[in-house]
Amino acid sequence: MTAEVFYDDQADLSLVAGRTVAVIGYGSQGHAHALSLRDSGVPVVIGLPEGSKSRAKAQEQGLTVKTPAEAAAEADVIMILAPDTAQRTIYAESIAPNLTAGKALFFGHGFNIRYGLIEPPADVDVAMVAPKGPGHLVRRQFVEGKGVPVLVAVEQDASGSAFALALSYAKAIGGTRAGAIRTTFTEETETDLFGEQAVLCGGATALVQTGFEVLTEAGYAPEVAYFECLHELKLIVDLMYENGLAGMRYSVSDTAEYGDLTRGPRVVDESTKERMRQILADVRSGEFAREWVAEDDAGRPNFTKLREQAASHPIEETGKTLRGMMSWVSRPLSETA
Ligand SMILES: NC(=O)C1=CN([C@@H]2O[C@H](COP(=O)(O)OP(=O)(O)OC[C@H]3O[C@@H](n4cnc5c(N)ncnc54)[C@H](OP(=O)(O)O)[C@@H]3O)[C@@H](O)[C@H]2O)C=CC1
Ligand SMILES: CC[C@](O)(C(C)=O)C(=O)O
Ligand SMILES: [Mg+2]
Ligand SMILES: [Mg+2]
Repeated sequence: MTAEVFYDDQADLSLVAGRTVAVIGYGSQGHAHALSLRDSGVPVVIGLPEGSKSRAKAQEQGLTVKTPAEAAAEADVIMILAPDTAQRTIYAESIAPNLTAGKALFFGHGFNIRYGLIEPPADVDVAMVAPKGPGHLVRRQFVEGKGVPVLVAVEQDASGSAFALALSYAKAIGGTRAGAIRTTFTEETETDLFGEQAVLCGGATALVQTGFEVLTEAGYAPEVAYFECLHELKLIVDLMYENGLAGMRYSVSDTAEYGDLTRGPRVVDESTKERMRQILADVRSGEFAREWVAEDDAGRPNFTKLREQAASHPIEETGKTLRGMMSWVSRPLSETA
């Protein structure tokens, strides 16, 4: 079934511009939403705890910063853009007491609603505006007069106009310039988790790292292995991004294309697909969410260990040296205010 897509001319900016929006959190997504809302004429207040590292940055960028409870009390629309694992506590302590009838609770990802970690009262709108890209790109595109596509969903429509309000918010951050795709909290959450685990983050890094190990263990130079397995991946992904898989195959040599078509399915075969299905099953059953919430509650011991192990893999040392030789690779995405 094809999704419905909405553009600028179908969204009414005045709906959100007539309300105060509290943006809770000022990280990757938070800074992008807050600055673009402000630039679109929407009254914005940032909610951050007293000791937050992000406070100074938001203030330097001319925004009003209050505690999450004060911001939630003042706002008509409350957008939670703090880490997913922190959201249920922020909600219970700072938002719920200030979430009076007629307000709207917004999310940038459906995790806490999909898994029942936050249960808003029936008399508020609950909606999602989730850009399909990192926050720094969302902001950069907005500043350039463009936008990153967004997913828009309504979980609870107390006012009868929750979708129109979500579209209005999407317009204010540039999302309807590129296209706002209507979805549900369930579809967004399950596909987002599956995508980042099996393909985008987990699948891609495992493929890159394993390829690097196979080449270096066979005696090839780590620098050459790095170029082949990591650096050139961007060039190939850019071709896929611009013209699909067929477009990429059109650009590479026939030798590469024959190797791709005959060897690729040996690397990712039916058994890989079966394990991907299991990853999806864990997302859909809530097993992954239970594991991640428990890991976070325990102080993230396994996550910290795995993060350290991954950061000390030889591919990182090789990459650091090689990236230092390539001036064009070092334009940090954080320079987007
Ligand atoms: N990263 C991305 O591009 C994408 C993220 N999303 C979703 O957007 C949401 C935000 O993610 P992301 O932007 O990556 O988050 P980040 O980790 O980049 O930023 C988190 C922000 O929340 C603040 N924060 C931490 N604890 C609290 C608290 N108790 N109360 C208020 N603020 C707090 C942090 O402040 P401090 O500086 O003090 O730590 C920081 O400003 C998530 O739901 C995520 O799934 C969706 C699409 C893409
Ligand atoms: C791919 C990772 C992501 O889902 C994203 C940037 O969309 C995330 O959770 O950060
Ligand atoms: Mg995502
Ligand atoms: Mg995600």
